Parts: sequence; C-alpha cells; structure tokens
Amino acid sequence: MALTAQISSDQSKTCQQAQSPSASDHGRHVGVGGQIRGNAATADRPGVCVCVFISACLPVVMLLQAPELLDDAWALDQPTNSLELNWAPLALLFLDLFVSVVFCFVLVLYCWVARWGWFCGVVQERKAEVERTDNLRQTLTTAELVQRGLCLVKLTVASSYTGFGGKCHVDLELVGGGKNAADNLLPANKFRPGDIVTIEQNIKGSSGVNMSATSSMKQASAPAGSSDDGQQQQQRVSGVVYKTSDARVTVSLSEPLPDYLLDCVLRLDMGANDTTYKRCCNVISKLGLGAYSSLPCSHLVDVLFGQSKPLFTTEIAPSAISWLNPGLNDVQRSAVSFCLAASDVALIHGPPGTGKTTTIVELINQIVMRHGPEVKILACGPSNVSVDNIVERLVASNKTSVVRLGHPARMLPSVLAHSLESVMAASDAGKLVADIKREMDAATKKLARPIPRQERKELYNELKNLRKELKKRERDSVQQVLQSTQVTCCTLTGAMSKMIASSPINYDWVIIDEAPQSMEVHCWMAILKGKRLVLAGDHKQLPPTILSDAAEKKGLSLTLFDRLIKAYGDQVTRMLTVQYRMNAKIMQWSSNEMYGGKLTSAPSVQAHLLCELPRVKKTEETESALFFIDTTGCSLYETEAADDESKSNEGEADVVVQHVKRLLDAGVTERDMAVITPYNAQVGRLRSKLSVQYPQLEIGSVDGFQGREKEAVVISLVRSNDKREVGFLAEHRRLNVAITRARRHVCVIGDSDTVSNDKFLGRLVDWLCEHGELRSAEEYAS
Ligand SMILES: Nc1ncnc2c1ncn2[C@@H]1O[C@H](COP(=O)(O)OP(=O)(O)OP(=O)(O)O)[C@@H](O)[C@H]1O
Repeated sequence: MALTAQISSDQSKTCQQAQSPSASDHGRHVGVGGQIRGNAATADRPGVCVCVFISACLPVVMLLQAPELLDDAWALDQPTNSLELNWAPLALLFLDLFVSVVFCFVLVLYCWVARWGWFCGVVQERKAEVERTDNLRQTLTTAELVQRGLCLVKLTVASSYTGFGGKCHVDLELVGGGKNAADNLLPANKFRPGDIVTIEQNIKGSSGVNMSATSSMKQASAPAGSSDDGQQQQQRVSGVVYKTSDARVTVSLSEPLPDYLLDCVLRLDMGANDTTYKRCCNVISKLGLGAYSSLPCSHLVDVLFGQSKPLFTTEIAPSAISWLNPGLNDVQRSAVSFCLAASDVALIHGPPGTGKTTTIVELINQIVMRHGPEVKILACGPSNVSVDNIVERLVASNKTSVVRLGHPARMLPSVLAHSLESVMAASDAGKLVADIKREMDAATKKLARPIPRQERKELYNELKNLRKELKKRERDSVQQVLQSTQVTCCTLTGAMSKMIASSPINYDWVIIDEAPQSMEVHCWMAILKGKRLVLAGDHKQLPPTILSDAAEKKGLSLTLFDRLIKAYGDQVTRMLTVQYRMNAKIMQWSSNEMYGGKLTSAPSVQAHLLCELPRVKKTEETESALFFIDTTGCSLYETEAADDESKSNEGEADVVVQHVKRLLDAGVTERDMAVITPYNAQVGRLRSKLSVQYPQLEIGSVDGFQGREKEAVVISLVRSNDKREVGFLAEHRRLNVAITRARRHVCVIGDSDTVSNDKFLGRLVDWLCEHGELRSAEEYAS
C-alpha cells in the first residue's frame, strides 16, 4: 500500500489523490475496502427474506415427516409373518435428508453471500493495488526506480540492534562513502518512516523487472546462513522504515537480517503491504460466520445491519452537565449529551472547522468522568495523523490515561511519549524487557564476528530462546498496560492487530474520527471490539480512495457513515454548525450548497482577512476574502499528458504564479499559503514553476489537502476546452474540500465559460463574481 500511495502521483491515469507531505510521512489509509451489500439486500428486498425463510422451513418440515416414512418402510408380510422392506418410502426419506442437507448448505452459503459484496470489493481492490505495484516494477529498470526515489542501491549495513518487540533495527548507508559528508549522502528518495520496504542483495545489472519476476518474497526467517547461494540471491526481506536521514535509512525487521546479507551490497525497494488486506479478509469472515454473536458488540452489529433499531436513554440537559472544556459552544454540548445517551450508535456530523475533534475529546473525558477508571474506550481514525490528533488533544486535556498503539515510526514526535513502547519502558515489566534486549544485542554482536560453527549454532539457539522470552514478557505487559489504561488509540486497521484482536478486553465505547474517510470494512475492525459506537466526520467531503474502478462502480466507496445517515438520519445524528476557520464569505457558498445553509461563523473568524495578519500590507488581494481570476477568452487551454489522462494548463499555471507573487509581495508568508489543484499533472507543473524559489509554499492536489487549512489558498481549476468538459471537477465534494481549506483568502483561477457548463460549478462562479473580486487573466498577467 505504501508503494501505491507513493506511485499514485507518478502513474495515476486520471488525477488520483497525491499524498500531502504530512500524510505520506505518517502512514496512509489508502487500501482495500468494501461495503455492506447483502445486509442491505436483506433489509431492502422482502423477496430475499421470504426465500431465506422457506429455505429454513423446508428442511424442518421434511424432517418432521421422517418417522412416518420410516414406519411405512417396513411392512408386515401377513402369510409369512416376516418384515418386508418397502423401498419407496425409504428412497423418499433419503431424498428428504438429501434436500435438507442441500438447503442447510444453501443457508450457510447465503450467510457468506450476505457479505459477498464486501469480499468482492476487497479482492478487486487488492488486485488493483498489486497490479499498480507490479506494473511499476515490471516496466521500470532499477535506474528508473532510483530516479523516481522508489529504490536505493549500493547500500550496506552500518549497524544493527534490537528495538521494541524484539524487532531488529538495521541502519543502511551507502557502501564505502567518502570522507566528505557529501559523499555519504543518499540520492533523493521517497522513503519515509512507516513505509513497507524490501531489502535484498544488489545484483549488478539487475532491474526491478527481473528481481520481481523471479524472486518470491521470503521473510527474514528464512534459514540464515544457508549455503545455497542461488536461493540466497533470491531472498528478499521485508520490513518497515523506522527513520530516515540524509545519509541513512533505518529499517525495522521482525527477524535479524540473514547472515549472508550482512556482508552484501544491498538494495532497498518500496514494498506492497498485504497486512491490511489480510485483516479485511479476517474481519469479513468473522462477520460472515457470525463469530460476534457472543461478544458485547452483537446488538450493535444488529443495529448497524438494520436488524434492530438504535436505542437512546433519556438525554441529560446540557445545562446539567459539568463541562470539562468550558469553551464548547451549544451545538457541541448538545452533540456530547446526545452521544452520552446513545445505547448503540451516534453520529457527529462536523462540517469543516466546526470542532469535531474538540467535541470527541470532551465526549471521551465525560465518559471517563461518569464511568470511572474502569471504563474502556477505543479511539480510532483511518490514518495515523487522525489518531495522533486525538492523542495530542486528550493528553493536553489531562483528564484520562491514554496509550497510542502502532509503529512508533508512523507517529508524530509529539505523541511518542504516549506510545505503547514508551509506556511499557517506564513500567517494571519494561525494565525486565530491556535487560533481555541487552542480552540479545550482545549475542547479535558476537554473531557479526567470524566465530566457530558450533559456537554460532549455540548463539542462534540462545537468541531464539531470548526472543521467545521477550515476546512472552512483552505480551503480558502489553495486556497489563491495555487493562490499566482508559483510552486506547490506534488506527482502524491497528484495531485488528494481534495485541487488540487477541486480547480479552472489550471496549465500552468505540469512537471513530474521520469516519466518512474510512472504508466500512476498516471500521468493522474496531467495532467488533466495542459495545457502543460514535462516528464523527463530514460525508460532504471526499470519501476514501478506491483504486479499483470495478469495485467503485459497485458502490464500494459507500461508507458506514453515509449508510447510517441514509438509514437513520437525524435519529442518530447531531450536526455541528458553528465553524472556527473561514471568513463568512468563504463559508457561505459551502454552507448553502452542501450544508443546507445551516453553518454560521464564530465571531472570531467571521470577517478576518489577510491584511490583518502581522506584517501584511493592505492590497486589493489581501483585503478580499474571495477572488476569481477568469481565463475565458485568453486562450489558456488545458493539455493532456501523453502517458496518462491527467490534465494540466500551462497558461493558468503562469497566472497562479502571478497571484502567489502578489500575495508574497504584500507580506503573506510562504507557510501561510497553499496552491491546490484537482489534477496531478498540474501539481507537477506548478511545482516546477514555484518550488525552487519558494520551498516552503505547499503545492498539492485537493484530495491530498483534505483535513488541512491555510490562511490563503489558491485553486487552479485547469479545465478549459471547446467542448466545455469539466470531468471530475464536477464532483461536488472535491470543490467543497478545495474552497473550505482557506481561512482568510481563497483565489479561484479558471475558465468560467468551460466550468459553467456544470450547474454546480456555474453557481460557484456566480457566487465568486457576486461576492468577491473578479479579474480577467489577461488583465492580471499584464
Ligand atoms: N467551541 C470552540 N471555541 C473556540 N474555538 C473552537 C471551538 N471548537 C473548536 N474550536 C477551534 O476550531 C479549530 C478546529 O477545531 P477541530 O480541529 O476540533 O475541528 P475539526 O472539525 O476536527 O477540524 P477539521 O475540519 O480540520 O476536521 C481548532 O483551532 C479549535 O481550537
């Protein structure tokens, strides 16, 4: 998955999501997915229910006839007074039994088929992902992979030591670097902490093509020190990037690097991650087989599948609650008290900047305050960043104990102190674990030296035993930490990790932030561990990325959040309506088009402008919140990249540069500004024009910028053609995300004639012209 995310900007055939730098730094949530189809079908189609009912009843009726048929099978022959076997009823009985078995089988199959849509989606998505990864490896040479930053060659192991979980950390550096620091620098690359990678021998002249085609992925547990050279050369070890610097990449491995690789010249490649796929299959099979029926989540599952109604206890009036964050507004308070009253599920719909996370944090603190130290809460999000965001705020509120699960390489530095690794290290059990690690390091060091065969064998055995002991002690102390902590935070897929999945602990509440950006199947990984569920997010922003067109066409981008809103609406939802980000002029278009005009602006942001920032001069740009630069009639036409379908617009990019320069001249800083566009090809064009001169200016795709904000945002729409085609610009949620990233100033640059062909875009243009400053690109460029 890591590679998929990395290559999306290189190879996307349309303008798929490019990862923002921070997103790529801290893991991704792209991947497999699906949706409930069968369950919806059960609820939607009475015919299907009738079939299931008949399938269930028929075998019972047939079996009831069995005694009668058995009686008929034996008839008393009067003259001889002997029992005669009557074949006809017996054959009928066997037929009955056969039919019963067949129907039972059909019933079991039906239960599986009920989740068939999900399963198909997961498989198709995985296929699409593997195809992308393989395509790249099969079509590019090693040199090209290196050039794209997806491969590093001529590496050697500088050191290796034991990290958390007995993981072996290896530091990789360039072979025989020079005395000058510059000679040791790695070439520019895209390896980031958390990426799945593979290490293998760097065979001269090998390309990604040959290696991937011939070698099967083998784990580091392959016999170390094997004497079969041919076998060794094909071995590839997979691991996770732990940290990176200009001269070094540290990779975390489950097992020590095989002996022969320690002395080899190595290469490092981006690898595909199948953990999420396996976890998806696991959760689907649990749902399909009803393996949750004895768990506390069983009623919740029924509610989410539409088989029971969601229940609520009497809501406590917000005025009767003692608020831990006294700054909460009325709608946030009402949302918290509504969630507290939910017996099964509640949704918090939070449009941009309305304080979803602030509300979630208050909810968690209220639950802990009400239910005491024994309460268990599982707080999750689709990405590492979304989880870290919750952890940071929970820790700042200082009302509850928090532990963050996951690979430390994928966490923000600010939450590392609350990672499981750190919490354990501070405990007594952690000190014992540290002793074992020290012994393991000593043994590993000895192994690195040339020693007699017998001694080597003994050391391997010792290491094996130490690792076993370490794992046992770590497992026990992990459970102790989870047991004694009130709030456990992890990504959705992390909730299916062994640590949680195999733990006897069940959670009183599962809280999922950014739920509309999460695949439904991912949400289930956390839900099966809980009793009550709170989902927060905004379904009017972009849904999770689905790579497979086939899977998407089947509706697999439908999320649990969307589905519950459609099924239960206001019955289970509270909407936050006061936003703390945008100038009211920026907000109003989005509010009218996407949120039924319900949004209002907090007084602190209602009229804020760029010119009110320190050291920013008053200019026509900095004094207006809305700016539209129209390229109609300026012959600034879009072009299509030769190797993919992504679009770009050279002339429009020049206008963007002009506008950015004017804002910078007025004193707006690079850091306070972002340039975004829906098309990856245009991202590339804009970067080539701006990034060297303004390295701190963020330039990215709209999709990659979701969840972020800047004081000023410049949007390049790109589309300008005689046919007036707008393509995927017409996706309302994409435009909503683009406009609502801006706090004080948004400038839209585009061809009003082309884009107005779409009614939604036309209304945006009208809004900008009516409420903002309108300029012609011609006049602007001059
Ligand atoms: N009641 C409030 N009073 C003042 N400021 C608030 C309040 N609620 C939220 N904010 C501020 O609004 C900003 C956005 O809050 P938060 O991050 O919780 O919102 P969000 O909905 O999760 O954001 P996003 O739209 O980026 O997902 C933060 O700076 C937060 O401090």
